[in-house]
Amino acid sequence: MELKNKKLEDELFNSIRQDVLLQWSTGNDVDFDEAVAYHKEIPKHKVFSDKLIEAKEQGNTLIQPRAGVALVDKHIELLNYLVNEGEADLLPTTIDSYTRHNRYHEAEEGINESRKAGRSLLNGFPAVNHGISLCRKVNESVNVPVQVRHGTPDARLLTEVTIAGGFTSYEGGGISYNIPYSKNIPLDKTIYDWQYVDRLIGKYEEAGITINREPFGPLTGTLVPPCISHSVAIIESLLAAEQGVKNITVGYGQCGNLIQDIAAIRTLESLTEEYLHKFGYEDVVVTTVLHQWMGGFPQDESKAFGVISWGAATAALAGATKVIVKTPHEAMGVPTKEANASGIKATKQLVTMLRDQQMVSISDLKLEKDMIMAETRCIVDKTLELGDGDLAEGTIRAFQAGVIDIPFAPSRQNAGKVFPARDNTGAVRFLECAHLPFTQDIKSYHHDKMKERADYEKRDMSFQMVIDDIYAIGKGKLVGRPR
Ligand SMILES: CC[C@H]1O[C@@H](n2cnc3c(N)ncnc32)[C@H](O)[C@@H]1O
Repeated sequence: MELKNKKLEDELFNSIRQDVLLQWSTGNDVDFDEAVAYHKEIPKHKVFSDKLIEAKEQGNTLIQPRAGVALVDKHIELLNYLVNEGEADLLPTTIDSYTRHNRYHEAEEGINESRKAGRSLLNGFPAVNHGISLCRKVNESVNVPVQVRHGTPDARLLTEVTIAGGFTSYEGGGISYNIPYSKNIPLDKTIYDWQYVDRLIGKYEEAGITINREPFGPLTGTLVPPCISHSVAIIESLLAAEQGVKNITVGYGQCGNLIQDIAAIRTLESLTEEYLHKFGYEDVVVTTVLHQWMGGFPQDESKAFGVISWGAATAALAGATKVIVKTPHEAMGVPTKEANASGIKATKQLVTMLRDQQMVSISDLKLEKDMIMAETRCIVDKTLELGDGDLAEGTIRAFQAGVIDIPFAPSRQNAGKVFPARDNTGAVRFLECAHLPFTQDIKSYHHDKMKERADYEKRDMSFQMVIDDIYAIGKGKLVGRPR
């Protein structure tokens, strides 16, 4: 496998495709030309990219939950409940864990066991096993666009089946679905496999069908500084654009400090566009998504609603195109449809109330944006430099050198030497920068912010702050104060 950030040639793509479609029986039903013709009949209001573009033009923040169950009819019932009762603007189909690891035999057993039990024994929708026609039944049975959400390092067959199955948006990427999700899958393998995914989406685009792509923004979802998640989002956007993707939603996991989160969303959009234009991808539409707090949640449902509402308010004030909603069952597991709908409705209330208030630019916001842009440029530009002009090679070397280092990632491909913690206002800073290629000014900025907190709390800067911050929101706080 030779990894280069170059559009896959048809001959190579087609030879890979023959193997991919044999991975499960439903792959045999994929017929690209037939699928293109099917997509051409999908009404505009059910096309994910169209709805995102309209929201961006109108300055609206669309609301989308996560949701997925084992059986088709139950999944359809769930999705319609989340629209009719929950008022969701966009729908997901969250894929189950077996499918995410290509374990289709176990997914098949899960379907059979769920039928016997009369309830979902899978933690998501096993789209590959259901196949194209049942995926189409899902999409034809709801009246808003539906996106495939998952965490699949090798998502090639899942893409083939679900896009042919009528889904019009697809989440994930070769970095964002590897490093936070797996123990030791080689990064060059997942970047290569996701080049296939993006090349397939590019082929649909060239046939006149726009499929929205969304790199997974939050990564480990725990105190990930904006510059780290931005760098991965920008790299995955560039890799996707090279394969012909034209509609990209870049994402960010809410950290909790309003100024930092608003600065993060706004710089994410501007930096992604800046790098796409820098490399000649002028016609890619960029939108943003804020994920409501992805870390530990309060068990108490009322407190959970507080966290959900803060995420809703942040998304609205940041002007995010979309917000991914949490539920009051987050601390327990897969939510009931009622709990899922209630999280959406609470979010809708905040987003609607705040529709006419965008956060005005104030000096703190400008400083935060400037810092995020400087930090992100340090990382992305060093990554490009390491690749001697090839971004894919540069990414591999950046992870090896700790130039990109995702906090708390399980993967051994990741250095794991960077430690974030909150400053005295709750903004996420670097307690330990390790090998991140920052200027001394940037390092001093973070050090001073952490020193400010240490002085206020009358304790030394230490890893204990990291631990306290990880549990803080679950305990009803933002900054993990010592008592
Ligand atoms: C990325 C992790 C997030 O996805 C959520 N999640 C995972 N599977 C499902 C599911 N099947 N239904 C609803 N939410 C889900 C989980 O609760 C967590 O908030």
